[in-house]
Amino acid sequence: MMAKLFRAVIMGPPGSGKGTISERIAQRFGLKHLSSGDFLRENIAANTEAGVLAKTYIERGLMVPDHVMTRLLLPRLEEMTCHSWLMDGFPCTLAQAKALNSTCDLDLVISLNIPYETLKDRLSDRWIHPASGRVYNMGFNPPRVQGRDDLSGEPLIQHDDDQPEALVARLRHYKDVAKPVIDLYKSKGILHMFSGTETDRIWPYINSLLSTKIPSRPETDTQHIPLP
Ligand SMILES: Nc1ncnc2c1ncn2[C@@H]1O[C@H](COP(=O)(O)OP(=O)(O)OP(=O)(O)O)[C@@H](O)[C@H]1O
Ligand SMILES: Nc1nc2c(ncn2[C@@H]2O[C@H](COP(=O)(O)OP(=O)(O)O)[C@@H](O)[C@H]2O)c(=O)[nH]1
Repeated sequence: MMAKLFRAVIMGPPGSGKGTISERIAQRFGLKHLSSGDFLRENIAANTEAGVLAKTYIERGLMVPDHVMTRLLLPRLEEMTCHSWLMDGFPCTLAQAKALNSTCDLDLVISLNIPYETLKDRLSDRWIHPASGRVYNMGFNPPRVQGRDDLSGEPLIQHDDDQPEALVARLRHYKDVAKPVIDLYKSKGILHMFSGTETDRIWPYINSLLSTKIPSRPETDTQHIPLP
């Protein structure tokens, strides 16, 4: 049992390894891995009012407006009064960060800084199981059966906006909206930036940092828990 609740955020451009590293953190330290993308997909699948609205943006490759994101996410975070968590994909704008700030005090923010060429290579090779959000890469973490999700056996897909033509615009957009968020967390003294081209090389540094802040737990307790 953790003595103190721990709240962290992981930021980084598309393909920087947020999902991959979040899973490792969840497994090692027992934080709940909360993902804005998973949460949106759940709402879309459940046909909630916000889910239907969010879908119209996601289908066009657009970000969901801040007020929709905050209305969806903040009440869920407020309910998690007795859980430590790691949030992946939110906040990604200054308005979202300010809204989150009014709900809870973050202990730590991880920001991943990965070169463009690496992002491009990873994303053009990213395969996703749409129903669960599970992510594969044919070189780095391939599925057991090619083209199939490990757990469900269902087909994997690729996103058009993971292809190099769309990536430049996505990365430019990320830089523009993330900069003030990063500056905010820097000014609060909770930002930790990690740079590199391989997740396996960055991971030991993140692991050491978190080990100084939260106790690790046996790996058998692995869990990926979507928001309730
Ligand atoms: N914090 C957010 N604010 C606005 N829209 C969001 C946010 N998080 C997710 N979305 C929307 O949901 C979609 C899916 O999000 P998700 O994080 O799964 O995938 P993604 O865009 O491929 O991100 P990444 O490539 O960084 O993993 C995004 O493309 C965006 O439209
Ligand atoms: N080759 C390679 N692929 C990686 C590495 N780390 C993550 N990936 C893959 O790169 C893609 C993007 O990672 P993901 O965790 O989805 O990043 P996110 O978009 O920031 O959440 C996925 O296909 C991962 O499996 C790495 O160190 N090397």
